[in-house]
Amino acid sequence: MPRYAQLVMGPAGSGKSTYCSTMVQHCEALGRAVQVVNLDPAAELFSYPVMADIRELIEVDDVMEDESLRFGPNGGLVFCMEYFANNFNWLEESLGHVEDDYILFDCPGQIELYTHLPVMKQLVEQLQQWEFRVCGVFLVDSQFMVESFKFISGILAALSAMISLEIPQINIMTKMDLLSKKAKKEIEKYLDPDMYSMIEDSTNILKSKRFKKLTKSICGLIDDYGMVRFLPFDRSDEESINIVLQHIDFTIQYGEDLEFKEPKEYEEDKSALVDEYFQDRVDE
Ligand SMILES: Nc1nc2c(ncn2[C@@H]2O[C@H](COP(=O)(O)OP(=O)(O)OP(=O)(O)O)[C@@H](O)[C@H]2O)c(=O)[nH]1
Ligand SMILES: [Mg+2]
Repeated sequence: MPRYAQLVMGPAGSGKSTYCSTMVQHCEALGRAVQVVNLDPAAELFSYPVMADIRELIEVDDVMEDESLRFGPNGGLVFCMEYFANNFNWLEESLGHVEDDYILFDCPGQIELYTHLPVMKQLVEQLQQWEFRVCGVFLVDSQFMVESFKFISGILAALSAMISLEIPQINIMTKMDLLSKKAKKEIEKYLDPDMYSMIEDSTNILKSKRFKKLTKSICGLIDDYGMVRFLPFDRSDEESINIVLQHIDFTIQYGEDLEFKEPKEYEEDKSALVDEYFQDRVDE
C-alpha cells in the first residue's frame, strides 16, 4: 500500500506553515487524517500538532552557539539539513510504518535547498524508498506577484525546485485573501501565464537591449516548459483549499478507489473550478 506525502516548499515567509495548519484543519473537517512533520530546524512556533519535529534531532541555535562551528543563521541551517540527511533513520523511526498515511512536510524557506543543495533530493529518494508518493507543493506569496518582473523570478524559483527534485509539483499562490478585488483580477493572468505577453510587459520597462534579450530568452524558456501554472490559495475560502487538495490528491493518486481519469479531461475540469473561484469573487 502506498503512503502519501506533500513536500511543502517555498521562499521564507511564503506561508508554508500556515498552509500546513490550514490543510490539517480542512482535512479534519473532511474526516481525513493528515499529519505534519516540521523540517525547519529554526522554527519557533507553529499552529499545528506535529507528529515529528526536526528540532528533536538538531536545532539551528545549538549549531550557531557551538564554538567550533561558528555558523550564522543560513550556514547553520545548511549544516542542520546536512546532518538531517545523514540521519534519516531518525525520520524513519518518527514516521513508523503506517500504510496509507498522508504526511505534510513543512520545509525551511532557504531557497538554496531547492536549487543546488542535494538534501531535498535525498529526502525525496528516501521517502520514495519508504513507499511514499511525493508531491512537491511550491508556495509563492501573491503579494509579490502582481508585477511581471517579480512574477518571472517567482516562476524561476518554482521551476528550479521542479527540475532539481524531479517529482510532480503543484505551484500555489498564497495569501489571496490579502489582495484587493482589483489586484485579484490583475493576478488572474499570472495563474496560467502567457509568457509571450509577459515579455511585452516586462521588456517595455527595460532600457538595455541586452537585458531585453535576456528577459525574452528566460520567458521563452519558461514557456517551453509549459508546466508552470499557479493555483490560488485563500485560507479563508474552503473552496479554494479544496481545489488545491484535489489537484494534489490527483497528482499522487490518493485513495485506493480513485478512478483513473484522463489527465486532459481533469485539467479542463480543474480549470473550470479555478474559473468558478474567480467568478464567485467577482459576484461577491
Ligand atoms: N492573511 C494571510 N496571512 C498569511 C497567509 N499565509 C501566511 N500568512 C502570514 O504570513 C506570515 C508568514 O507565514 P508562515 O506560514 O509562517 O510562512 P512560512 O513560509 O512558514 O515562513 P518561514 O517558515 O519563516 O519560511 C505569518 O504572519 C502568517 O500569518 C494567508 O494565506 N493569508
Ligand atoms: Mg514556517
